[in-house]
Amino acid sequence: MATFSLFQASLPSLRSSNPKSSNSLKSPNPRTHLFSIKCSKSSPFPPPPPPTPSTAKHRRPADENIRDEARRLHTTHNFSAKYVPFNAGPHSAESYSLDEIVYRSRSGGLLDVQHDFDALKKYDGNYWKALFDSRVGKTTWPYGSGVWSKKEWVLPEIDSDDIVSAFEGNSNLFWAERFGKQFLGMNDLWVKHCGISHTGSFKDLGMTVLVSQVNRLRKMNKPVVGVGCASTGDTSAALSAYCAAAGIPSIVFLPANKISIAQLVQPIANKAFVLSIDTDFDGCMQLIREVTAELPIYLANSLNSLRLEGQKTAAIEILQQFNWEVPDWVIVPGGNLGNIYAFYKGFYMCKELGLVDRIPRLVCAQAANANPLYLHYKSGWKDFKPVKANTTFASAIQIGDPVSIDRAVYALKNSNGIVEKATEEELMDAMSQADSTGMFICPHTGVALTALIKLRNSGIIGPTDRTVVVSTAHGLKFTQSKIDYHSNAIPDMACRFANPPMQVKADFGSVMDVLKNYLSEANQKV
Ligand SMILES: Cc1ncc(COP(=O)(O)O)c(C=O)c1O
Ligand SMILES: N[C@@H](CCOP(=O)(O)O)C(=O)O
Repeated sequence: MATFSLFQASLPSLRSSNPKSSNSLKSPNPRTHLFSIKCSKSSPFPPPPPPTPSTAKHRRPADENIRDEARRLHTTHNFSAKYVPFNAGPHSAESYSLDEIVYRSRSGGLLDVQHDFDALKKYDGNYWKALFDSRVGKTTWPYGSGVWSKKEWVLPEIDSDDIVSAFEGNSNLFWAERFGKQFLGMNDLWVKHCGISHTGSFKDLGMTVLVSQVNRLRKMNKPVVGVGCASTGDTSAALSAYCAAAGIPSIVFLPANKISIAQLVQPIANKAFVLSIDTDFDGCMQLIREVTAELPIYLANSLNSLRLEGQKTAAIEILQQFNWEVPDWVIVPGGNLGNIYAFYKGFYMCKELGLVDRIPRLVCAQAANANPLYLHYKSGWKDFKPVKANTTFASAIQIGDPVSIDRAVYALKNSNGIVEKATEEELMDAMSQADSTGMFICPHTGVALTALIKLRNSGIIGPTDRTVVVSTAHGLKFTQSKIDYHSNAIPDMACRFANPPMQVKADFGSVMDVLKNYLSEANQKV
């Protein structure tokens, strides 16, 4: 039998459920609500859902595009949002307009985008569900986006004309039937494929919001000459794509030789100014913070709370995809730790605004080689200590000093959450097992699946618990890790599920021999 040798030929050497009133969308004036598309400037009403098929408008005029159409159908409402210090008490008076360029509170703490809940609460949960549901899968600008279909809860005051969107979101919630059954004895396991997206990661959800706001600020002649980020590869890809679409200069700081080739080529192709810096992600983050304090470059990392407004829509989307039923568990891989809070906030808003009656338990999963949150959790949330992050196949979460640590702790404490960790072998095995059932996931999703396997094995997650694992990036961005694994080329790793190709001579007899062997072995396994 021929043996496998490292893919050598083909690879480069680079590496109205219970409505307040049934059947009625609670509005001070239901007639205005249902039949009027154009609201007056002073109207207190949010934009109504698009017309039902019977009243559907005709195709827009041939010389009008979808952005023009949105301009013509412009609606007004009185929803608003502002920056406030994160987790400030009810007596804090500090706040900032979203049109200000500010990333930190006066005391140096994190900020949060606070929505006017009193205004949003004028409409009941059924109203919001119907509105959001009515927008799914359409091409109406900007609501065809999974993020902007929740515009009133994201950036309510931005003009649709200023929005920079690739119709991101609305990602597949995949029923992991075979993985759940075969490896975990579970029947209600789901993978939210946030990485099957415009630039191949969940970062698109936040970046459409941030770049749209920058677009608005530039139109207001605010001093923003470009947008910058530090990145482990996905934030930079999303930033450069959205900036390129809007014609805004982007600048990305990348830790040299620490991100995948597929990730590196993304900002290069999108004409970003790419700095490859001889440090790790935490070093790049420190530098971009210093630089954005000096130059009129807008900071695009999740330290900027605008990003999380977009990312939180993935949580709302999960509820929507379950017909507004709440899953028991949601497992999210964590690095800089903005996303775990974004999920919490999305679920929290749905509960607070009456769309659902509870929130799921959250699990944040970290690579054992970069696990400051895990250590903090295990210490009983005593003093937080950043760590020096070691190399991990889950390279996008190789972060030792996460900027959103306080947000993550808050999210986990308020969702009865858990933190888990995955060794390199565990995360690579989990990724390979998932791939063997038809997925093609990234190593970070392998980290989240490892957390699931551990919690399932310990009985904390039950066999019938409805569980969602958040897949954060596309597997195609991380093919080198899969190649190494399936080549059995990783030192000190058994690579138990490796499936190397078989080298075979180009003659009928040899091919028949290996096939017969394979088929008899495969049949024995069935
Ligand atoms: C693919 C991927 N998964 C997970 C994460 C973790 O997200 P967060 O930094 O918001 O914790 C990141 C970025 O850090 C990422 O790029
Ligand atoms: N994984 C991230 C790390 C930076 O996270 P951010 O959410 O703060 O931008 C990346 O892809 O760069």
